[in-house]
Amino acid sequence: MTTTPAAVPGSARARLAAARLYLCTDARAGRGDLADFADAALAGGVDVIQLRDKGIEAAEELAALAVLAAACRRHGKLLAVNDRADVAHAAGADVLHLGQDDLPVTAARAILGDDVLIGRSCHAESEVAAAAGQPGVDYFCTGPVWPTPTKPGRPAPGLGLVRYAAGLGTDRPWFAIGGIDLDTVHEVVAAGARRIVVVRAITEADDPAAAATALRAALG
Ligand SMILES: Cc1ncc(COP(=O)(O)OP(=O)(O)O)c(N)n1
Ligand SMILES: Cc1nc(C(=O)O)sc1CCOP(=O)(O)O
Ligand SMILES: [Mg+2]
Repeated sequence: MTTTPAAVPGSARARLAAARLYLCTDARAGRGDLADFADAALAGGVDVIQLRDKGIEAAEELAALAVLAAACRRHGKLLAVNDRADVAHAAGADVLHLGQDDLPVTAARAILGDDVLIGRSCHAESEVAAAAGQPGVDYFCTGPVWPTPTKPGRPAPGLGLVRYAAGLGTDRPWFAIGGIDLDTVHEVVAAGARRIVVVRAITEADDPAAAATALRAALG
């Protein structure tokens, strides 16, 4: 059975354990410089950056990941790939994020080995319970907390799922996601989340560094 290796200081798993603020971004085609954006978000306090650009061609995805990888190295932070284990391997990413309909964790582990971290999306208590105990899963996410245009059509389990995850008392890192911004972050913190994932709250901010700093501060 594949198990999840323990974190050693300075390792990607140790950095994940310390992570509080996780950003998903697209490649920002036509919306300014990706490297500048990533540097600002990371300087502001983002711990993990995932490239999530659903329609992107593989060559363009690898090019954007190279830009994000360089920024993450400059700041000592983690680079995540969405959905595709082959792209995560090719990009030398630290993290692969898998949804319920994506590759099974065992299949991704067969491609990536034990050193790449794997995360899992959860939308129901049964999925949270499974992800919290599944070997090979390094972190999970609960959401959407609120309906969000970034993931249209996804029903929102809301703060109840955040409270459920918090009540498990698991050592496995987990993040709340969906509709979280400076106005709502206090509610997920009050529900028991210590870590969050955001998209629009930073990608659409006039000042991504300031937005990241304010979100990080709100996490306490
Ligand atoms: C960190 C993080 N959490 C959740 C998701 C959503 O994953 P999924 O349900 O597979 O949906 P898509 O993002 O693939 O549309 C994520 N990507 N990252
Ligand atoms: C990509 C994604 N996954 C979700 C899940 O619940 O798994 S919610 C979501 C979008 C979050 O975007 P925003 O911060 O802009 O609301
Ligand atoms: Mg997915």
